[in-house]
Amino acid sequence: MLTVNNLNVTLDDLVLANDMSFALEPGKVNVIIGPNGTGKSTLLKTLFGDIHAKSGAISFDNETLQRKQLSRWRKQFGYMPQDIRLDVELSVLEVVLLGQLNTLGFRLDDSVIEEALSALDKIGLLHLADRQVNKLSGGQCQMILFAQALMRKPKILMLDEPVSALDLHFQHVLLDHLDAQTKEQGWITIMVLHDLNLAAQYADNLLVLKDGKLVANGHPSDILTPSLVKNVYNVNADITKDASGIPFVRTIRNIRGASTSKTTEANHQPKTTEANHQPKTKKITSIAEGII
Ligand SMILES: Nc1ncnc2c1ncn2[C@@H]1O[C@H](COP(=O)(O)OP(=O)(O)OP(=O)(O)O)[C@@H](O)[C@H]1O
Repeated sequence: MLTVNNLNVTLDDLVLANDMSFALEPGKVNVIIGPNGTGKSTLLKTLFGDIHAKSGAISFDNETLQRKQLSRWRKQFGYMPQDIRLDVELSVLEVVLLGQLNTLGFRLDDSVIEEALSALDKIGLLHLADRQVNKLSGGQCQMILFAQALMRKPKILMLDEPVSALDLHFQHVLLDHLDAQTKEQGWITIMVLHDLNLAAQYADNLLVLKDGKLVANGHPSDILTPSLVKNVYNVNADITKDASGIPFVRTIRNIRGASTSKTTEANHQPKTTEANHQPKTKKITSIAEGII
């Protein structure tokens, strides 16, 4: 079990985690959703120990995250960050093998190479094994980094927008594989997604963030409602459920010039996070007004 208790994270003057508490179970896919700039990546980086919390505790199986034991803490993680550029002169196979960096020796075991090739095969990319990664497309790089994260055999696997560059086919290849492996291996999987319908289909548990606060936490069919979507994104939505109870979100566009547009803009100012930047904006506006 990964537990987060009363977590507070502040960067510069932005409050990115505000008294956040939750517990994540093994064998479950946890999906984090929320508006841009609300602190989703920051939360992953804090769990990984890259960003230090102002207060609160993060624990996994009786071990608590501490600055002086970071390398031991991180060995439990597989982490696929948002940045998918692979600007190195390595082959696809070599990049996937780097997932096992902790265990690699001077001589590579055939079994490790077999494992890396099999990881590529399972996601349909074996034919790329010898290609240079700096010549791949963005989507191909994203899939290769996914194969690398799996090679680590993590206890906790974190993925930051892992399907952002993928076509429909590979979105489902990655997420189906992730779901199956999470359940088979008993991993705690945590991923950030922006697509609410993918989140609804794949999340065993959905964590909804807004302005550094956890505003909802539970199974998508229990918590994904039109009022939640309106509250978090300021977007109107119809939500229906399929035969197995999975919610389907259909967003509704604003009609240009409709009376809601002013309210929409006003409501879309995040209160706790970006609100801290408002004085500078106001200052610039008043300088501009003075010039005009
Ligand atoms: N190291 C840092 N120092 C100061 N501010 C930071 C730092 N890292 C991130 N921020 C700011 O914190 C806020 C939240 O960033 P974060 O990347 O966590 O958002 P996010 O919810 O993942 O957004 P997105 O959906 O756009 O990827 C942003 O305003 C960002 O500029």
